[in-house]
Amino acid sequence: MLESTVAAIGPLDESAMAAARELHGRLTKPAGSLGALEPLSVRLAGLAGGCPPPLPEPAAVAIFAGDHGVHAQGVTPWPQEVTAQMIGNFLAGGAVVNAFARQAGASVTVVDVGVATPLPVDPAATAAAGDTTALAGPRLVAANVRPGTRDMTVTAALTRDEARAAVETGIRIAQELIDAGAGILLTGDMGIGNTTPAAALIAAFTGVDPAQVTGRGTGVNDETYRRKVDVVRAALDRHAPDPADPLGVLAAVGGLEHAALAGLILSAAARRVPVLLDGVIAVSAALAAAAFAPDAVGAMVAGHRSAEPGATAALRHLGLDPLIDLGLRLGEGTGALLALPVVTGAVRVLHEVATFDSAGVAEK
Ligand SMILES: O=C(O)c1ccc[n+]([C@@H]2O[C@H](COP(=O)([O-])O)[C@@H](O)[C@H]2O)c1
Ligand SMILES: Cc1cc2nc[nH]c2cc1C
Repeated sequence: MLESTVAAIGPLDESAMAAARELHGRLTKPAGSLGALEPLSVRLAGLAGGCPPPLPEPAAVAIFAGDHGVHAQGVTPWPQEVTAQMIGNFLAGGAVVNAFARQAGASVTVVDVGVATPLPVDPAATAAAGDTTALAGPRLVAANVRPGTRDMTVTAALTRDEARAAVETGIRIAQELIDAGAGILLTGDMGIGNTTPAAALIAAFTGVDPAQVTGRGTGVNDETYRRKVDVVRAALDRHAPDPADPLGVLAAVGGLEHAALAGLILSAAARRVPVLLDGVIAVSAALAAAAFAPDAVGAMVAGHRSAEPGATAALRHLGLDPLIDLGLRLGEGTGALLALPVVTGAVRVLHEVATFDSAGVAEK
């Protein structure tokens, strides 16, 4: 499934992009006046293979949740149980992501891809694979590959088979959401400790030093921060992951939610549906997706610039400019949801704005 998904990813359609550029030149606005929205809409035309591209509706957020063996190294002050507890909160509609999803009209799908502690939810709330109500959310998909990763400072976080299973879970979730009609996918994540593997992935794929890409996550103190940098460096020294082998990198220093997000991104790119990236966990997964298939970057839209320094290093490596920069560092998909109206606006212009000719407005 991974290989066929990667093989289906191709370049942007140049003639659709030329048509979008030409249309922009005829719309009733000074050329270039919509700034970053113009190249974004051109790229979405190239992704769709036509101009105008479809409006990115309906929107679907997929929140992948997992736990981390490296939690044992004291890289975060939060207990691991918070991952499972927040799943309960997502399903009850009480998290920030739910508030923003209601505002944006987006569905919420929560995927347990590797939570370590028992979920505080009724198993009857668990949707079966292939559920046709994928866009009705919030719903839970049970797809636990293993109860958290292993401690990457001691051994590889995952076997290659486990990493593949998580990637393929992400591929399957994207397929389900797109088959149910989603016009854009938004990345979400939940996992206490997951900014540590995100930093390790970013260092591995970009070659930037761990001290430059490791951040304070949920807000760790100076002592924990120093330990976190040492932990990331120790894991990279131990495994020396090869950035040309993305499955190997994900297995050595990744997380189950990072791997699943890489799969979601690859699957969206293969189906030529845009994927709106959230914060540092999403962009670390995007680096893995780009290592599997460089053309996958064509489907990625960077929703926001996370406060985590690794996010900026990853976005630079991907050549993506974030749409908004508000100092957010929550995850869950919250930054992507806030950016969604910008993406919709960029496309709506190509559908609805009059041309100089049709509106009888004089050109310069
Ligand atoms: O999205 C981000 O950029 C982001 C930045 C900092 C923290 N987070 C969230 O906080 C959790 C991980 O933080 P930590 O300090 O436990 O590694 C995890 O649930 C993430 O979704 C997310
Ligand atoms: C409360 C809480 C909510 C979160 N949402 C995403 N990561 C989180 C981490 C914590 C600790």
